[in-house]
Amino acid sequence: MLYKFDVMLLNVNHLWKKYKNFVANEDVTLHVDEGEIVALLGPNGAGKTTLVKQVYGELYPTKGEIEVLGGKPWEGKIKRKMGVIPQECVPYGDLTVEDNLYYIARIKGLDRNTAQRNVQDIMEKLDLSKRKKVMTRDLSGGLKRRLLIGMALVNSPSLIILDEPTTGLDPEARRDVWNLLLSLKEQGKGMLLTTHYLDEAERLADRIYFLNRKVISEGTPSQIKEKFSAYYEVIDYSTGKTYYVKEDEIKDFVAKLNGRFEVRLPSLEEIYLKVINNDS
Ligand SMILES: Nc1ncnc2c1ncn2[C@@H]1O[C@H](COP(=O)(O)OP(=O)(O)OP(=O)(O)O)[C@@H](O)[C@H]1O
Repeated sequence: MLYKFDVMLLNVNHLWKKYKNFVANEDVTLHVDEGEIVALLGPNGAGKTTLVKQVYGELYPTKGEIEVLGGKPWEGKIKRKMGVIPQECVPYGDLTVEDNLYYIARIKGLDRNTAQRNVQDIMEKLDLSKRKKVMTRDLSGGLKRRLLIGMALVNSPSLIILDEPTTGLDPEARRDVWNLLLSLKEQGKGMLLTTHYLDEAERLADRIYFLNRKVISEGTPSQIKEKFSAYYEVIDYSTGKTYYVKEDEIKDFVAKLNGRFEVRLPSLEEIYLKVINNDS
């Protein structure tokens, strides 16, 4: 990994979050290092947003520990060091691009000069300078997301948390956001992002945590692929059922089937759905 400096930015240890009696996060342990993109991958309702909200201090854990940038997420000085893009967040439409960035910089506690300097710098880096006087409501969806990323970056955070950064974007805008996040990683930023897109996790993440209330599996995209490639998909045409069978059990398994069947290696997506469904 090119820019991995082995500095731990985030450490989540045996975290539990309950909403009354409902367990949304069960004993979750994970970490994010400097220069690393970590994806929390899971279906709707898996507890991804709940988890990241605790990481950026919007929710308190029921049990367990979170250490972020050397402190606790709810401390003001720590919050100011993080960059956060919450789910479904949009920039303020009645302000220009530049003003959105400036006001958020001031809210994050930057003095006037530093705020102005950072805003110019971010607009330059994110290729927003030529649109700085454009009213935000007139931007395309992709550019609004780009601006949101800028707003999360304006305080020069070392850890960025993105809750579903590309949901609702068209393929081109999605690719733009991916490239932007990869360039931030090259600058040494650490990122924790949630997604239910497998291709997004595969494309961006150094490590993936499959989450469905608890962590089901963790590893680099290739480790996860390797781990699951031991399974074959067996489609029994006489019953219409699909089975996932380990490589060394295939021979015995198909010997018991009557009639037509097909054996093939499933895609990562199929494996993912299988693992998620088995767990729930
Ligand atoms: N404030 C709340 N009170 C009670 N239950 C909640 C609350 N917030 C979330 N939940 C429940 O906790 C579970 C996890 O929700 P969460 O939003 O964290 O999942 P998610 O993985 O982010 O889902 P999505 O991909 O749809 O955003 C869901 O079943 C949700 O209904």
